Amino acid sequence: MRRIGITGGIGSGKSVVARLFAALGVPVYDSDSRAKWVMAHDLVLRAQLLAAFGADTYGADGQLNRPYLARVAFADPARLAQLNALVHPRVGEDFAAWSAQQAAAGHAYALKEAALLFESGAYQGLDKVITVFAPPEVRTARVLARDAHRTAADVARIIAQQLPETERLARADYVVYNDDSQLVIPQVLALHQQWARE
Ligand SMILES: CC(C)(COP(=O)(O)OP(=O)(O)OC[C@H]1O[C@@H](n2cnc3c(N)ncnc32)[C@H](O)[C@@H]1O)[C@@H](O)C(=O)NCCC(=O)NCCS
Ligand SMILES: Nc1ncnc2c1ncn2[C@@H]1O[C@H](COP(=O)(O)OP(=O)(O)OP(=O)(O)O)[C@@H](O)[C@H]1O
Repeated sequence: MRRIGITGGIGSGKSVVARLFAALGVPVYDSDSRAKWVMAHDLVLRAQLLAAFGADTYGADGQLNRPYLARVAFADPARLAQLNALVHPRVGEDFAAWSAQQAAAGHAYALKEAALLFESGAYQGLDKVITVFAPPEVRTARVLARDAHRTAADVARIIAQQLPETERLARADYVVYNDDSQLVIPQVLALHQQWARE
C-alpha cells in the first residue's frame, strides 16, 4: 500500500481536498485531530506536557487547554519546537499503527493529512507528498472567514512559523492548485486514477 502525504499552509484547503479523496473511499489520517487525541489520552505524553508547559496545559475537565497551549507555543519558536518534539513522535507511532490496518484491509493507498509534514519530518515515512497550494492572502481570508477566534495577526504569525510556500511547492511530488485558478475535483480525480489501480 502506498502512503501519500497531503500538506499545505494554514487555510490552503488540505481538509477540503482530503475529504474529496475520502469521498472516493480513500482512508485519510488527520494528523491535527490525532495529535490532539494522543495529547489527551497518552498518559506518558500528558505527563511530559504537564512537566514542560505546566498545570494549565489541561483544564479541570482533563481536556487539553488548546487556547493556553496555542498562546504559549505560537508566541515562542523554542516552546513550539519543544511541543513538536514531544508530540510528533507519538503521532508518527499512531500513524504507523493506523496505516498497517489500512494495508491489511487491502487499500491501494492511504493519505496522511498534516499541516507540518515537512517541518516535522513525517514526509520521510511516505511514498509521495501532495502540496495543496493557495497564496497567503487567499489562505488568510479563508481562515478569518472560518475561525471567528482568530485575528489576521494570529494567522500571519502561524504562516510565519510554517514552511515558506515556495519550499512546500518545491518539495512536493504533486501540487493541487486550490487558488481558484482551476477546478479542484478534476485534479483529485486524476491523482486517484493514478493510484487507485496500482
Ligand atoms: C497548539 C495547539 C494545541 C493549538 O490548537 P488550535 O486548535 O488552537 O490550533 P490548530 O491546531 O487548529 O492549529 C492552527 C493551525 O496552526 C498550525 N499549526 C498547528 N500546530 C502547529 C505547530 N506545532 N507548529 C506550527 N504550526 C502549527 C496549523 O496550520 C494549524 O492548522 C495545536 O496546534 C497543537 O496541539 N499543536 C501541536 C501538535 C501539532 O503539531 N499538530 C499538528 C500535527 S501535523
Ligand atoms: N476553493 C475554495 N473556495 C472557497 N473556500 C474554500 C476553498 N478551499 C477551502 N475553502 C475554505 O477555506 C477554509 C480552509 O480550508 P481547509 O480547512 O480545508 O484548510 P486547511 O488547509 O485544512 O486549514 P488548516 O491548516 O487550518 O486545517 C475552510 O473554511 C474551507 O471551507
